[in-house]
Amino acid sequence: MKNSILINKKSILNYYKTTVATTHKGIQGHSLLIGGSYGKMGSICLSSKAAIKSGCGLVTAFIPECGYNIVQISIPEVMVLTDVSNKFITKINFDFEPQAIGIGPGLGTESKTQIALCDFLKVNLNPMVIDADALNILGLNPSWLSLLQPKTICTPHLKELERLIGKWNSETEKIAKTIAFSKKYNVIIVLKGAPTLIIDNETIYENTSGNAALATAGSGDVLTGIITSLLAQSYDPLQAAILGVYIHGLTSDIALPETGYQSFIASDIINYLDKAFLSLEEYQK
Ligand SMILES: NC(=O)C1=CN([C@@H]2O[C@H](COP(=O)(O)OP(=O)(O)OC[C@H]3O[C@@H](n4cnc5c(N)ncnc54)[C@H](OP(=O)(O)O)[C@@H]3O)[C@@H](O)[C@H]2O)[C@@H](O)CC1
Ligand SMILES: Nc1ncnc2c1ncn2[C@@H]1O[C@H](COP(=O)(O)OP(=O)(O)O)[C@@H](O)[C@H]1O
Ligand SMILES: [Mg+2]
Repeated sequence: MKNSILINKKSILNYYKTTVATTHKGIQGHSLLIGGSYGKMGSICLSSKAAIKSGCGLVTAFIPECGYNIVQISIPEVMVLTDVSNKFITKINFDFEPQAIGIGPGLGTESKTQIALCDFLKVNLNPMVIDADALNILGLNPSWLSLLQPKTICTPHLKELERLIGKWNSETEKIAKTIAFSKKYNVIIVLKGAPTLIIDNETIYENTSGNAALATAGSGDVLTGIITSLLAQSYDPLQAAILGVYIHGLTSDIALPETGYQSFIASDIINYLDKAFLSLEEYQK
């Protein structure tokens, strides 16, 4: 796209942090992933697993009660807190200080969940990634957008973007409206697609990694986990968004010769995170 800054390995390495030898899990950052509902617990499993596989020291998932066994059994590394309600979230409540929060995958838009999100946004000061149904809830209640902390990262696909900014008549208008939204609420928009654009105020970044293998259920849920993990590791929000989107795409580029397009699934993004991070470190040498 004209006037956009390309995201590639070279640009990423300007701020990519290698792991310090003396670090420990307590200082690697604690991510909190909030979401899931009956029938959509897979989404929060994917986000949580992607977060722990992207370098943060601790991950907690906050989910409705029905997902307790599902998350504990699928990802033993992840801690779990449950809502009082069985099938969907009704009150967001936790007793520790996460360094970053990712909210929305599989969350649903039940009216009690909507109120829970509003109450939470009123008190939350942590860096945050807002995705999927959390975005849809904000689309239904636009006055709540002013509750977002500066540089909150919103990760809509096109339909979610439309629910936030309304319809557009051309690509130019879409970008202009997204820039206006980013400025009005002082948020970073990760506009997911092929390619993904990151819009921060008037600056547009364009990702160069990734391919059509990513067109599969749960790919975005994984991205939310990766970006939340990077935020928890003290990357600033713009850097976390850019690095997260690049690494996410890179997994599919590395995997493609081995998996092909058809058989690549969201869990493969997580499976190839190791090779993606290693390839950044190799390039750095
Ligand atoms: N395993 C699990 O638990 C999973 C759970 N998940 C959870 O489900 C919830 C609903 O999320 P969702 O995104 O599936 O539904 P929704 O917001 O109605 O959007 C769908 C419509 O949007 C459009 N569209 C989408 N992308 C587009 C694009 N790039 N470019 C253009 N259009 C695009 C397209 O519309 P169409 O083009 O058909 O009009 C499509 O039909 C959410 O909480 C999520 O986290 C999922 O993550 C899957 C795995
Ligand atoms: N054809 C494509 N080329 C590159 N990336 C794609 C393509 N299709 C989808 N993606 C990426 O996959 C992810 C899909 O996210 P999303 O629609 O939220 O999925 P889900 O809600 O199922 O997790 C985004 O990061 C998007 O950029
Ligand atoms: Mg999604």
